[in-house]
Amino acid sequence: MTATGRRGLAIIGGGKIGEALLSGLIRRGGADGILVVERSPERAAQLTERYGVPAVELADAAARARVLLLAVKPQDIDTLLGLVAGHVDDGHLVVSVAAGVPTKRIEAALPAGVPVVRVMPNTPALVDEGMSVLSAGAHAGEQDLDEAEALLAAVGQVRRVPEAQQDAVTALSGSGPAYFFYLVEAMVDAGILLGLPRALAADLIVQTALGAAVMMRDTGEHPVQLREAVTSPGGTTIAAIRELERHGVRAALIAAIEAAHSRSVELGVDKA
Ligand SMILES: NC(=O)C1=CN([C@@H]2O[C@H](COP(=O)(O)OP(=O)(O)OC[C@H]3O[C@@H](n4cnc5c(N)ncnc54)[C@H](O)[C@@H]3O)[C@@H](O)[C@H]2O)C=CC1
Ligand SMILES: O=C(O)[C@@H]1CCC=N1
Repeated sequence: MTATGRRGLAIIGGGKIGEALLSGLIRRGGADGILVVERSPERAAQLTERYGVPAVELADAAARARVLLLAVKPQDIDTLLGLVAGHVDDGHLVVSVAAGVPTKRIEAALPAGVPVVRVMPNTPALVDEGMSVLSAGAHAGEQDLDEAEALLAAVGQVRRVPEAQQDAVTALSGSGPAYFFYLVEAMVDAGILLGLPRALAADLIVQTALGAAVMMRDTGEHPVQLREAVTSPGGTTIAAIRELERHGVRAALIAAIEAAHSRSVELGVDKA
């Protein structure tokens, strides 16, 4: 098939993030024009059954789709690029969500001139509340960025940054949902310790997290102001905050995010 006959999107790697993006895109626009390439036949069958998308071979996907979205682990990206290189040309747009992997490493594995956009999405795309951050590679123009942005805007918010900031983005919004889930888990455990039924504790904390998130998004107030409004003099909240400070929770979060950043940089290093 010629470049002009291609349309739509092939998601290559139907794992956690591949499925989050797939499900959101299908909810918005239907399955038409979306293909999946998945190494595991069981997983491929599961995605076809759940979403009605055809699971196809890599060569078929490259022949039919204009956008190839690479969603395999950074450790598998070089193998995938080796398989895909012979089927790609500059009529494609290659979008990679692999943490840490620089566009120049992808470009070097593909024929000259193929546009590459690096994206860091996150799993809340599953509920249309994703945060996706885009950077252009050397051959990607404004139109390519617009095309990638239109795709990801269907499942949440989109920002553009210089690629040098992508490892920090990965540590913040890419991994970020996990930090919030971890905190919620810990708070639900506290409810159990205090004798509440688990389901009730979970309801209280999840709704509180949602309410706090919407306030941060919609009130225009700084998190410090919002926290101060909860913290009554001589009250319960300040007793809790003192313990958070005593246990170094702020420093722990900063160190954790710094570690995620270092790991993203490490994943980007070409071991070949
Ligand atoms: N899980 C997350 O929240 C996020 C993940 N990412 C990035 O997305 C990528 C995938 O991550 P996950 O979905 O968590 O991993 P995963 O392990 O759940 O999914 C990867 C999928 O790729 C498939 N695969 C591997 N090689 C393949 C090949 N050659 N052809 C076709 N399919 C192949 C595997 O069978 C697997 O289903 C990673 O590079 C990660 O850094 C980015 C943002 C968020
Ligand atoms: O944990 C990871 O490596 C991937 C990248 C960002 C979120 N999950």
